[in-house]
Amino acid sequence: MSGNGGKLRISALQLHIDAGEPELNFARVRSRLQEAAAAADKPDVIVLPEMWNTGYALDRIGELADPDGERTRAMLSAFSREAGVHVVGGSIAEKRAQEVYNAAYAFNREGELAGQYEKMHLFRLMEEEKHLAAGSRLGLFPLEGADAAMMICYDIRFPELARSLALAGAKALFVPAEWPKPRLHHWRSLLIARAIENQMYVIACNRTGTSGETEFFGHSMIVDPWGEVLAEAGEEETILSADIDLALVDEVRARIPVFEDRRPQLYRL
Ligand SMILES: NC(=O)CCC(=O)C(=O)O
Repeated sequence: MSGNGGKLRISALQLHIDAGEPELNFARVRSRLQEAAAAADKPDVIVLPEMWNTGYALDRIGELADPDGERTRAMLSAFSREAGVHVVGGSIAEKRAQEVYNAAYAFNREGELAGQYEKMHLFRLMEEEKHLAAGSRLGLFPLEGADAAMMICYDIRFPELARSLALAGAKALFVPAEWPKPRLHHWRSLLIARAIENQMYVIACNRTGTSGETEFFGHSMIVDPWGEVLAEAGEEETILSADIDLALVDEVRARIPVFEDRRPQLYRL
């Protein structure tokens, strides 16, 4: 556990994203990262939304995606080292060989790549499966001496994935997203459910604004292991912050010993 006993200030950058405009998006993200790091109550961890470099410009994603994520990684690594903060860098469109992935990176305070993840479940309503390749590894990473994990947007509909991450030790789950209207009820309920059933923190950073006909509602959320919503944004661009304490995860798991009471031999998965 960290020197401060697992207490961390989290800031989620709820942003607009310009579809198909990586230059605009890089400039916006760079400036919001600086703004968040300069806050009087400086965060320990900054979180970005899903596919923030390109948005869902999927018809041109092969030409727009960041080759091997090099530009994004260089920018996030330099920022996290200079600011001395952890960055869960949302996700970006990353071109790797002939494929494009919806890829997330976590950087530690030293600017080192602490973890990476490629979205495992592709969302057909937004035609991801036609343009993107699916990932196949878990997004675990170390965070101040504890384990944390990433999943991306639609992944929250798959309780098996969140449970796998919790069983692997994750105490905080970070969820970059581009979750559009009208499914606010699903978004809120699923995030809270993942927190309650896995007795972990869930930190979700959604985009805001519009892209063509699609409207995004924001409502980024920070939920504690009891399922209490510590902070929730509205629909506007904002920096949403809350303090978390990873020691609470152990307390909740000791109070209601869900992980000891599981009967996996009886489940048909
Ligand atoms: N970008 C996404 O994965 C969106 C997922 C979504 O909207 C859903 O309802 O699930």
